[in-house]
This record gives sequence, C-alpha cells and structure tokens, in this order.
Amino acid sequence: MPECGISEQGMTNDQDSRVEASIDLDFTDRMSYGDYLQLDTLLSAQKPLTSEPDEPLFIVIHHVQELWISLILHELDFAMAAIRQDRPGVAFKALARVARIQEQLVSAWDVLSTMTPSDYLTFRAALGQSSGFQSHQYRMMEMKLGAKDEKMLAPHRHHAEHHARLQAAFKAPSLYDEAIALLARQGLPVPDALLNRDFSRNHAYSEALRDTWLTVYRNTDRYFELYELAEKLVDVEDKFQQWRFRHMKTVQRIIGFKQGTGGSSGVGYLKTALDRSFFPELWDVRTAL
Ligand code: HEM
Ligand SMILES: N[C@@H](CC(=O)c1ccccc1NC=O)C(=O)O
Repeated sequence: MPECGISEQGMTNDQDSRVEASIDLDFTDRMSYGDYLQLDTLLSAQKPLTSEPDEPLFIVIHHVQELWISLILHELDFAMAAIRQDRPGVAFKALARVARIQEQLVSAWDVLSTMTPSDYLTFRAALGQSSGFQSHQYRMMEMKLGAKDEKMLAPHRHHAEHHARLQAAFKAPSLYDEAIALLARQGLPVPDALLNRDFSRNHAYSEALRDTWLTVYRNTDRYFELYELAEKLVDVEDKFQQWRFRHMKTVQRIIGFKQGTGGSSGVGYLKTALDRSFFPELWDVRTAL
C-alpha cells in the first residue's frame, strides 16, 4: 500500500477516508483558491488569435515571463530602498531571489525552442507589428539596472501611465547608482561626477571606481557586505546576459535573419545588446585583481 493513502486500485484506505470526511470542501461562503489568486482573470488572458496549435505556447511563455518580471521589479525596488537606507544585508535576499527568478526566465527558452520555424510562421502574421519592444516591464527592469536609452520610451507613448512610470525610472538613480552612493557613504573614494550626475544618462566606465571596487575585493574581511553586494550584482548581470543570449539564439533558430515585427533588423539588433554591461567596473575588477 503506498504511503499517500491511495491503494493500488486508486481508492483511499479506511483511515484516510475518515480524515478526508472531516474536511469541509464546500467553499460557498469562504475565500477559495481561485478567488484568492484571481485565476479566472489570469487564465482568461489566454486568447489566441488563430487556431494554430503552437500559438497557446507562445502566449503562455510571454505571460510567464511577464509575471516573473513583475516580481523582479518588486524585488529590485526593495533592494534599492534597502541599499539607500544603508542596509545592504537586507538587499542580499532580494537580489539572490532576482537571480533565481532569472534562472527560470532563462530556462523558459528551452520550452519555446520546441516551436519550429514552420510552426511559428503559421501565426506570426497575426501578431502584426507588435513586438517585445513594447514590453514596459522589460524596459523598466533594464532601466532600474541602469540601461538608459530615451529612444526606448517611444513605444510606450500610447499608454500614458506606463510612459510616465518609465520616464520617472529613466531620470532616477539605478541599482548601480545606489551601490556607488553606498560605497561613498562607507568612506571609500568615489568621484563626485559619479555621485552628482544626470541619472538619465548611462553610467560611464570609471577607472577610479574600478580601483575602489579593487579595494573592496582586496579587503573582503573589512568590506564584506560591499563585496557580497558586488557579487550579487554580478550574478544579476550574468543571468541577464544569459537571457539576452538565449533570446537572440532562439530568435535565430525560429526566424533566422528576418526583420523583426517591431521594425528592427532582428537578430542583428538583439546581438548589439549583448555588448552592453550594467556594471562594467565589476567585470573589469576581475582582470585587475
Ligand atoms: C518566437 C519567439 C520570439 C521571436 C521570434 C522574437 C523576436 C524578437 C525580435 C526580432 C525582437 C527585436 C524587435 C523587433 O524588431 O521585433 C525582439 C525583441 C524583444 N523580445 Fe522577442 N522574440 C520572441 C520571443 C520573446 C519572448 C518569449 C519574450 C519574453 C517576454 C520576448 C521579449 C522581447 C523583448 C523584451 C524584446 C526587446 C529587447 C530589447 O529591446 O533589447 N521575446 N524579439
Ligand atoms: N518580434 C517577433 C514577434 C514577437 O516575438 C512578439 C510579438 C508579439 C508579442 C510578443 C512578441 N515577443 C517578443 O518579441 C517577430 O519578429 O517575429
């Protein structure tokens, strides 16, 4: 007899049936699983435009990724606030969680790559000119990590609320800006130009900052929290680049070098993003050590 109480014939045994009988399974006047999770709303968002067999996969993969990204944004906000309050230890848990979520995002590409070029072409035309360019959550995530490109706000002009939120993040300090300010508050040398800068611009590589991180990495006992923070940032960027790489490769295997529905060159455009680093000094410090 298996331990779960289900007999080989699929029936519950007598003792377990008595336990089951004591559970009230009528949820008429109580909150249920589906009520709490708003499952009807969530699942009603799966609306394929064609009856092609692979369109549901395409929709679910995007929904799953958007859901995970929404949690990443929440965790990034929490981590940035903790760093601002001089509590890097509190930020570690959130950043470790971000990196674990990113692993889910990266492995989701394995599911999508079961879709062949011919499968995708059966419904690609139905997507019109829509594309990942218009993912406001993805763009928000990039901005919080420090990728500031004003042109990328344009696809969101049609939605005033998203546009306003993205514009605010565009002008605000990034996660890396918060970490740099923390270095300075902890008495380490940081050029003033990095602290009092126009945050709507990308962070520019600074040799002086690289040297400050070098001090942290050479004195890990003294600067343990800053060192831990730096390694968490490297984890997040590493996983982000893995996502970009898997996206680019999945796109190449599905549509080759066709132009994107969003108007870009497609794979060529996605490759350019692979050269952009959020935290360049943290990568360079490895060579300098
Ligand atoms: C068949 C699958 C996919 C194809 C062929 C594809 C193709 C492309 C292409 C060609 C672009 C460049 C923009 C354009 O001109 O359209 C792009 C951008 C983008 N895609 Fe996908 N994509 C796929 C799946 C996904 C999935 C599952 C996600 C997850 C949410 C996603 C998110 C994005 C994002 C966020 C961008 C903007 C990237 C940036 O600006 O750096 N894509 N995609
Ligand atoms: N850019 C893709 C279309 C695409 O992937 C897409 C279309 C609508 C909603 C989400 C999409 N995914 C990410 O780019 C293409 O060129 O085929």
